[in-house]
Amino acid sequence: KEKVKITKEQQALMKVVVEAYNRHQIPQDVAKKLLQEQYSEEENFLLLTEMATSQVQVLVEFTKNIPGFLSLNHEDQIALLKGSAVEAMFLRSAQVFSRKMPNGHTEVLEERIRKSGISEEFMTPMFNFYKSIGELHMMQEEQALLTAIAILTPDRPYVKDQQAVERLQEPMLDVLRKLCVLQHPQEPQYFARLLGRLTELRTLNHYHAEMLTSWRMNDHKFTPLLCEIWDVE
Ligand SMILES: Cc1ccccc1NC(=O)[C@H](C1CCCCC1)n1c(-c2ccc(Cl)cc2)nc2cc(F)c(F)cc21
Repeated sequence: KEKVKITKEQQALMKVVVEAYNRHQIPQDVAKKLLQEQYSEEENFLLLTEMATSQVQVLVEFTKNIPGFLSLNHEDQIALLKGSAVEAMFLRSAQVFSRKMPNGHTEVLEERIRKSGISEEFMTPMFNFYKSIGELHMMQEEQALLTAIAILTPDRPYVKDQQAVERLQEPMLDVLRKLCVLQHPQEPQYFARLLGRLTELRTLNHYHAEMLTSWRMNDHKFTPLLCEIWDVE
């Protein structure tokens, strides 16, 4: 049984990514807000657009700290950000949802989200994803690396130099694979399950524009940044 060992360079790479991930987190805690009181569908939509707008801003900051990202072709940098922003938002939402909370809080949070204004048809795929992320009990190193791996997906639309992106994504995949073997020795499939979540994330990507335009309210207003990143308006 080969002894899996994380090299010095891999330790350094992980440290950079995890520190950037922790540094660039959403300031106010939306879960706390949602648990404190019930908002109207309009207020929830506004809250979502504010959260998502600040999420894109922190995503850009996080991505700039991924070693090698700024040396990519500039159009490709934009294509990777545009292609991963929605996934990063759902991944972040899933991590917020699956945080350990006092008894009954997760149920209240789920109820508030169910009533927030999103149309019924999207609830099942969205909560299935949140629960499948929760079952993994991911460590923050795994969360940070998985987010970086999602951003560095070579086959996003309009990416020209896919090889250059692969060369950045591969070292992240290598260190994540080793981390999974070391942290979950009794679960050899854990790494594969983590990557499977990225596939599930892409399906949510597919729904997101409709989730927003079908929000139970009229006259959906988006910030200019969201119009850029989301396929709306
Ligand atoms: C948590 C976060 C961080 C950064 C960026 C965005 C968000 N996300 C949000 O603010 C929205 C709120 C927004 C207010 C209404 C209820 C859902 N949100 C969504 C969501 C639902 C549908 C879509 Cl289309 C997108 C997101 N899933 C959530 C799960 C949670 F556990 C949570 F606490 C908030 C969650």
